[in-house]
Amino acid sequence: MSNADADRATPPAADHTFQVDLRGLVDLLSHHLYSSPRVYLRELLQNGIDAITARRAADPAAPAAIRLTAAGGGLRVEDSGIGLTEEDVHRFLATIGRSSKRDALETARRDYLGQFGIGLLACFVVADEITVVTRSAGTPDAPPVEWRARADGRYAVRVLPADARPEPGTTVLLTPRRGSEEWFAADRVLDLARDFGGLLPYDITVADETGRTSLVTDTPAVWDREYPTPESRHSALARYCTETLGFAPLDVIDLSVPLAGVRGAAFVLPSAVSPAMRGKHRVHLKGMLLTESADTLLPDWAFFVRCAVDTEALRPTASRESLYDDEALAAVRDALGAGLRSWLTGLAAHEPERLGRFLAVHHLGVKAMARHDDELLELMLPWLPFETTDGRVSLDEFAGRHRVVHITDTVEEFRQIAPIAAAAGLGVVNGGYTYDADLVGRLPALRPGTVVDRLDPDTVTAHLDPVDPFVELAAGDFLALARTVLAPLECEPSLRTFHPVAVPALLLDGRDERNERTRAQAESAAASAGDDLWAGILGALRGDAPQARLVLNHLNPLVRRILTVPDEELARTTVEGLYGQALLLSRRPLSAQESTLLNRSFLGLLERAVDNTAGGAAADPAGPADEK
Ligand SMILES: Nc1ncnc2c1ncn2[C@@H]1O[C@H](COP(=O)(O)OP(=O)(O)OP(=O)(O)O)[C@@H](O)[C@H]1O
Repeated sequence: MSNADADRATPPAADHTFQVDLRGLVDLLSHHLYSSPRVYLRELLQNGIDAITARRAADPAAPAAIRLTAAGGGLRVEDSGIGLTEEDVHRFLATIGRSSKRDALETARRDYLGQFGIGLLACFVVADEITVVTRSAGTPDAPPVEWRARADGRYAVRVLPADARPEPGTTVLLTPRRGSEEWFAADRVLDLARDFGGLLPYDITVADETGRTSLVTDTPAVWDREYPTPESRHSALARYCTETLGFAPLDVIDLSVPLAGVRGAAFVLPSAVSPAMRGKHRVHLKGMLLTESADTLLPDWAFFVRCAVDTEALRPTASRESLYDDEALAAVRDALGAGLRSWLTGLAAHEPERLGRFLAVHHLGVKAMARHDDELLELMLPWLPFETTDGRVSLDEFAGRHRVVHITDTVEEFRQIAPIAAAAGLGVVNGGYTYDADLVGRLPALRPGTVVDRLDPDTVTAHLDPVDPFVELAAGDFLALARTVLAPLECEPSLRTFHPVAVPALLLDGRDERNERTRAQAESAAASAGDDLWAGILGALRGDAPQARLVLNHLNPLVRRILTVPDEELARTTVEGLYGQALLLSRRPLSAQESTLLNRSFLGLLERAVDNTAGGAAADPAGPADEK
């Protein structure tokens, strides 16, 4: 069949227009777009502000006020803005998704808060009916118009007599839907209006049933006011933080990105927080509170501050509860990050004590920042604290004393080895804390001549004093026995002298050694489970990592006695006991094999002790009394 035949066979397609189910749309908004019904008030304020902005663009002397009256259970919002003609009402109020602000010139559009043409629908989240009485300022001879819209999508428009509303402007009337009454209580309305509208540019008042009227707007913003001294500015901002953000800040940092019209302050948290926590910042858009929980405003590393800012250039999402993640936001984020950084560098140069107070709480944040910023690290090197064998000192100080900076892999390793390494003259930094190993690794580039080395068993052993050759010879039999006891554990015994004397044995066991042991254990487990393929693969991965070392301390009196134990069985048990005790000191998790060894040695020694006491008591009941 040709196309022409087909055209003849089928009737022409009829054009239709999409229908909108308003109830479905409102349900979507209230459950999926807005986080709370409270936003209805923000949308009303915003429309009032935009209407005044539009009127004043043509007539800068036009009145500029928004009056809210919460009375009789309902709410009236009256603005002295541009108003609407009957035609405008059909075009803008009654057409979802159409906004007069989008039709405006680009330059004027930037002055408006709204843009999407859906804001008014937020009122249907709390009310079944919206009544708007409006009179156009742009067409002065146009009569006032009343628009009544219902949540089911029906609306009615009627033209009112001229004296029904003599002045231009718009009044919106809402009566709460059953269950939404709480959002209309005068106190609630005042709180919401203060929260959303406190920084808006035109006067906003809220009146209650008794006629008591409160001013909502409190401008300029606390960060834009003039103060007689820097101290009074600091205290005013700190007070704002306590009242609005709910904590007394450790410090206050002014923020300003003129290109994006961002002004505000960052407040340093009074206690340390997890670097994984995303900051929750309070962001105003041209004065209107957009969100109290913007988490993309600052770089990730700036988790030690909370901000409050007002911005001109950033874009809101349609819910107007978060920022649109675009290039402008990325640029602002970078600029705010640079601001925080220069605050820090300023402190380092001029106010070291203040920097010290800050770092005492937030060194982790600065370390996170310095990982990707050599210049900052260089600047902060004299200030950032690290845990070392010289105590809590800066890397600068530490590198000044130790040409070779040793670093441990874990906190446990540091705890076990630090006292011994320190006594042996080694300089060790605890590399087990977040960011520390990264930063220490960058030290040679910043302080040429400094060497950074991982602390391995060989280095420690080499720094422990060897024993006299005669002592070594005398202990030969015991050490040979210890070698056979420890061989299955892939550990090699040796005898040294070291401090503290109270430590009988030290288990030196670096990362490579541990990895190799885990591999060997997995290989033997696979082999005994008959999994030849896996055992073969693991076997092929065998490393040539050195063995772990059990270094016995010849200065320790108990070790000296153990070296001369004649009973071979007891000597075996004591080797296992010393290994087990050193293992416990290393504070790492025990394998099944190690737990078995610990149990065996502990019970073996206990048995010996009981046997001795029982044997001694049986042979000579008066013995213990004689010893006293
Ligand atoms: N108080 C008012 N005075 C004058 N015009 C108003 C007022 N409220 C609403 N309008 C008109 O109704 C239109 C639709 O308003 P609505 O709040 O739904 O969207 P918007 O403010 O344009 O955009 P957004 O969805 O981003 O808030 C507006 O563009 C404006 O033309």
